[in-house]
Amino acid sequence: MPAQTTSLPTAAAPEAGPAPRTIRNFIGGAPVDGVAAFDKFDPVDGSRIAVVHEAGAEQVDRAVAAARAALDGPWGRMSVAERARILRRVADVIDHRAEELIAAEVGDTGKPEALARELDVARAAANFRSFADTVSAAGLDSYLTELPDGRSALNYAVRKPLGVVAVIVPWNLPLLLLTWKLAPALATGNTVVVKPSEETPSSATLLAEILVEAGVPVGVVNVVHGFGAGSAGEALTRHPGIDGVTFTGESSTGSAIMRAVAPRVRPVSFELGGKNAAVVFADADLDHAIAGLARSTYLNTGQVCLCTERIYVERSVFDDVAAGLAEQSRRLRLGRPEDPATTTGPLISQGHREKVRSYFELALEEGATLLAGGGIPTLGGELDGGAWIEPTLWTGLDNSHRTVREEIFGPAAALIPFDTEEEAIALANDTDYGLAAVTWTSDLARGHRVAQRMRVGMSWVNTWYLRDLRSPFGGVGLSGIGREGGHHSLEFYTEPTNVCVQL
Ligand SMILES: O=C(O)C(=O)/C=C/C=C/O
Repeated sequence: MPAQTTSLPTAAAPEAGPAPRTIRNFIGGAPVDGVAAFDKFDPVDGSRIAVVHEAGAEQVDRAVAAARAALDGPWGRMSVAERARILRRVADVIDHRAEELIAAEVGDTGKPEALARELDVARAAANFRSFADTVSAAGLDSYLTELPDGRSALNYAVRKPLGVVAVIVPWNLPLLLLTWKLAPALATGNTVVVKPSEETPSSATLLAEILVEAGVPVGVVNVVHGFGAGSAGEALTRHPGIDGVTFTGESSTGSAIMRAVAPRVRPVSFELGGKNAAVVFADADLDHAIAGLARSTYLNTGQVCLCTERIYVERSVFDDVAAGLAEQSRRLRLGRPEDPATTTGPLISQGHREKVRSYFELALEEGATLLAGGGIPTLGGELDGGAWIEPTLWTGLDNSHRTVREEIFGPAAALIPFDTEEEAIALANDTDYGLAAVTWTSDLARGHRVAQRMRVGMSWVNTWYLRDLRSPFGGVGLSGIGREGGHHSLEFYTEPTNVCVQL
């Protein structure tokens, strides 16, 4: 069911289950009504769980003004040590209020509670602690300059906040990705206006309250809800008061944001789509590789930008890997988030399910052989109103097919055989994207060699989505611009001024 944009919410019509919550914008430390409202549906059963206030140009303008005022206030003059202390307190409050954040994330996405606990909310606290450390340890770029003519000088660069930053985040890992951007932005003294996805308004709104509770001055973080084009997202990226945009999401939206900021030549940091490859060599520990492939293909119902959608397997072990992975996909348990037996939740919405299902049809039209899944499951009861889809695998496709070239962003992958290392690398790099790759082999010299030749930002060997928050994270080609993580984030969120003093 598409989100309904209606006039401002009145008393909700009587309906089964608890009355929908109302979610407002958060500007200058206070809840603010929008110009319209849209419905948020539970992906588990299709029930309406919230009515969300859509920010119009006026609310976006107020949010940018609040952020600018905060930048010119105590926050802009605060020491690094004080900001790092506040970030650490944010992490502590996140830990303390973890159950509320888990409930918010699970309510909006339908993901298993264990996943929200172990990944989304755990990483939110870790992100704040990591950037409190990074900003505290950051030194200055400085040189003692000695010229041939005998003059000497001291060169040093001070880093100042970029300013008011637009933070636009997606619906797949809402809190993880919001805090991955918010932590370094705040660590470096910026103020922000956040536009969460219309599919996942809850955790961002709760986080805004947590930040104030932890001591972040009001106005430093503002949250406006709505859609992209023609809504809050476009109003925000076009706003003359925005000094930069950080965005994670679809590549086509990244292009639209670049066009929006182009007239004012504002910097962008983009982590975009992917069509990520895994390469399995015959000498790999196949049990380990198959388990790893199941995780990289199906984690978060395949709704992670790093998920594998292309699996290249050395021909001599192709049938073993195909059979093993098909068995792993059949073992997945689709079900309610609170059920400990559940491994896999629904897709985020009926609309997204239609997109993923259209690729299931396309794959068969392109000549695929279905190895597992391929349809809409019947789970019974209220769950049949949810956005459920079967974990799926295909063989019989190749790099010429759209199913193998276009991002599906669901629990589905194509298995394709190869014969030589050179061929495997060429197949993996034959894409317009370039985000992540995984190489499975017991020959570590080959692991390093192949991983380095992958045209991606992140190249894993014998593991997937193992993260060091200090390492560079991002992609090439349609997968994005810039890197996040450690000092890479500090470089985006600050502007250096180099001072040269003759001695
Ligand atoms: O793990 C991270 O730091 C991260 O940014 C993950 C991004 C996933 C996008 O879908």
